[in-house]
Amino acid sequence: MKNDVASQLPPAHPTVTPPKVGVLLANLGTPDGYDYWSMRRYLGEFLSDRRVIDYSPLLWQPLLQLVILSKRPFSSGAAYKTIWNHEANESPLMTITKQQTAKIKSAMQARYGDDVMVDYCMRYGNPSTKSKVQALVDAGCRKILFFPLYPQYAGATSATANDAFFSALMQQKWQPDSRTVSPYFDRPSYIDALAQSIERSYAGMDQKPDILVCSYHGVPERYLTEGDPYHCHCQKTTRLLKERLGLPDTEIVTTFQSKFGPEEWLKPYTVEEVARLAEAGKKRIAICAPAFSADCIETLEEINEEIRESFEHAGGEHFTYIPCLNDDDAHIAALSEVIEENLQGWLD
Ligand SMILES: C=CC1=C(C)c2cc3[nH]c(cc4nc(cc5[nH]c(cc1n2)c(C)c5CCC(=O)O)C(CCC(=O)O)=C4C)c(C)c3C=C
Ligand SMILES: [Fe+2]
Ligand SMILES: [Fe+2]
Repeated sequence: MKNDVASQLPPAHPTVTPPKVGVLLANLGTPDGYDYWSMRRYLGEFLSDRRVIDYSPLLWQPLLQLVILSKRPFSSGAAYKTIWNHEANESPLMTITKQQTAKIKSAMQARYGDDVMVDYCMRYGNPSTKSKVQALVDAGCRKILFFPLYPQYAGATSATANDAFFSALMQQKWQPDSRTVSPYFDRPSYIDALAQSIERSYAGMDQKPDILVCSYHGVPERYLTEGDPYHCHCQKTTRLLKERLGLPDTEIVTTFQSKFGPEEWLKPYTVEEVARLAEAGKKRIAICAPAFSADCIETLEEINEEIRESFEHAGGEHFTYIPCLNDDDAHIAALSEVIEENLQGWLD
């Protein structure tokens, strides 16, 4: 008579695989294409998120579905077309997220071997958070570390990414253990990676810029008064960067970009501030975007095209856009350090 464990299982018993730990990196999301319907699907999902737009759906949905989504997919699609990675047929955000994942996977494999799986997901569009949580569970992950790739916390980014993760866990019969990663804007390794990228960029110039503009994605001002710490996290990022670079107050400024809708957003607005700087005689500026872990439409198109134009139109002469940290080795090392710290006790 057989007495091994397998023979005692009911016939429909699922296969039990050796437990693994999953690390799921999460970014905002991006359209599958720049055509009208891909853009409409993506923007529709994004702008229906009440963490992003908190108006009553009774008022907001008719305006969104009938007015905004009949126009914006065309203008946003045209902007995406100018930055699209045509070879891979995907947006830069997608390409860079894949590169970051591959490098972090190698770092984790070198540290932990095959016990850790690393993958990425998006909050909006594909690959969805739900599909990637399912894939990790199917591959045997009994513990999942969820890492929203935003250095500064915002309800509209980190919290909604976590919401999607928790919602995916709600659908699991055997829910894996889970942890989420806190914002990392004040970690010395992240600040150092930013500082190194700025120093590298400055070292290649024959004359140092008059000022470094740190341009963060904005949020409505009201979100700050209602308790969202994003503004404070951004201000502290600039202060730490200033201290690390040894810059005087006059050579660095915090600004906010990408205003959407009629409300007041965090100020100063980057597009106006760069024009003011040019008019005030700061003809040579460098601009970086510390809130973005990867270059995307908001940096490659908005900063490097619209905001550059505003500066030059106001008499500015030298505009240098310093790319996001992307898959820079110092960035990957900083993110890996955050992951290792958050995995403590799970793999020892
Ligand atoms: C980095 C942090 C981000 C915050 C904070 C944020 C808040 C926020 N965004 C919108 C509206 C839009 N954002 C759009 C694109 C976009 N936003 C972020 C990041 C943050 N957003 C990224 C990384 C991207 C780029 C995605 C890509 O594929 O490249 C867009 C869509 C683009 C467009 O149509 O122009 C909108 C719209 C709001 C309303 C908001 C806070 C409430
Ligand atoms: Fe945004
Ligand atoms: Fe603040």
